[in-house]
Amino acid sequence: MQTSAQSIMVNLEGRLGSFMLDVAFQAPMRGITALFGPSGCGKTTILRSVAGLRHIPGAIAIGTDVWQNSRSFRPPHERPVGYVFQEPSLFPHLSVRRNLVYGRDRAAGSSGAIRFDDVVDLLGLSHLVDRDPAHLSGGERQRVSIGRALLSQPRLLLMDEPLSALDRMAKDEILPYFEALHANLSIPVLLVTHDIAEVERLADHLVVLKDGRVVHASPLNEALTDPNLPFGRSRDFAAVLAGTVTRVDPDGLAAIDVFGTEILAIGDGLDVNQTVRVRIVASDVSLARDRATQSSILNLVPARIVGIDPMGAAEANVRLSLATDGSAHFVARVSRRSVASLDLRADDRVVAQIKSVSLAATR
Ligand SMILES: Nc1ncnc2c1ncn2[C@@H]1O[C@H](COP(=O)(O)OP(=O)(O)OP(=O)(O)O)[C@@H](O)[C@H]1O
Repeated sequence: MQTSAQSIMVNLEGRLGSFMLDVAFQAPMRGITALFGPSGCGKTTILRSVAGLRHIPGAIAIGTDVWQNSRSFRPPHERPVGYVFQEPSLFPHLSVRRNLVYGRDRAAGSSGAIRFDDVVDLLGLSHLVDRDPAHLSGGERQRVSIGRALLSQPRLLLMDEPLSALDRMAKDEILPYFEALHANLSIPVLLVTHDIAEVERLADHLVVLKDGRVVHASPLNEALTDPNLPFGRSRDFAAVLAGTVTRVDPDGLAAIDVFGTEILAIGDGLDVNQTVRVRIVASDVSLARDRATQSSILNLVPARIVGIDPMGAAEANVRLSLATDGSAHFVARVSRRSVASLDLRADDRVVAQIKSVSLAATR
């Protein structure tokens, strides 16, 4: 696997006790790449190897910067990574401010492109800086850990299930901060998770792992709608597409450009030109041969059938593409009887009637 200025390259093959890790993937130098898979598939081992905390034979490069290959191995302290663990690890005897600054001091001599005030602002920490970590909620502690990792001026942020120790409410509270980081910082992130909701909300790129191997690696939309992966089989399966707000109308609806198609959604709090994630639940999409002239459904979208996958005896996933180049996939979950009665086939042009869309995340 070649190194490239535009990607993070990981190519590892080795044993850890009885566990065999054999992975090769590239991740973009921007945005969040989720390492996704069941417990024990090797996600943490990959993250620790990237940080240099484990030495599995193989190669790791961040852009053209080689951190490890068959001839060299950079020790952990020479790898500029910020590491955020499942459980926030703050110094209990230091205030939040000093915990944050600890990261900055360790990065002394670096260019300091990530500023203290910006991190405090982005993570909503200004009212907490003089507190002791003992007087923070779990979500607040995790925000401070992220701030400290960022102020160490990393080239890469490694996050190992940073939300898994939080309850649902704390997760919901912290997710917007992740989204703000995503929008405002250009540091690439490798995020370990086994929560598909986190993947939908945060990831740009997905590396799916199983038993120490890479099963799939691609941009998020492609991975979620790949019929060879299990995502599409879940009852509440949703595709996620990136879009840009083009208009917010006085009646509260926003127009979103998704690969050249206009999708309307509730526009609360949206601004023109903002990038959004449009989440389309498969069971909210029905199909018609022609555009209905009278319908309460706002999004009647021309699409092309890419493939039809039976889902049990009664249903099918009809994979659809919005874009003329065949990309931008989403799925309609319909009955097999409807597939037969409309005589739906791959390559057919149809009208997708999208009953509702939600904006999974804004950035
Ligand atoms: N030091 C070690 N010695 C031997 N085996 C190990 C060691 N560390 C991890 N393993 C094994 O390697 C495999 C992968 O572990 P890893 O922690 O990378 O999985 P994971 O996908 O991150 O799992 P989880 O989601 O539960 O954290 C597991 O079978 C684990 O038991």
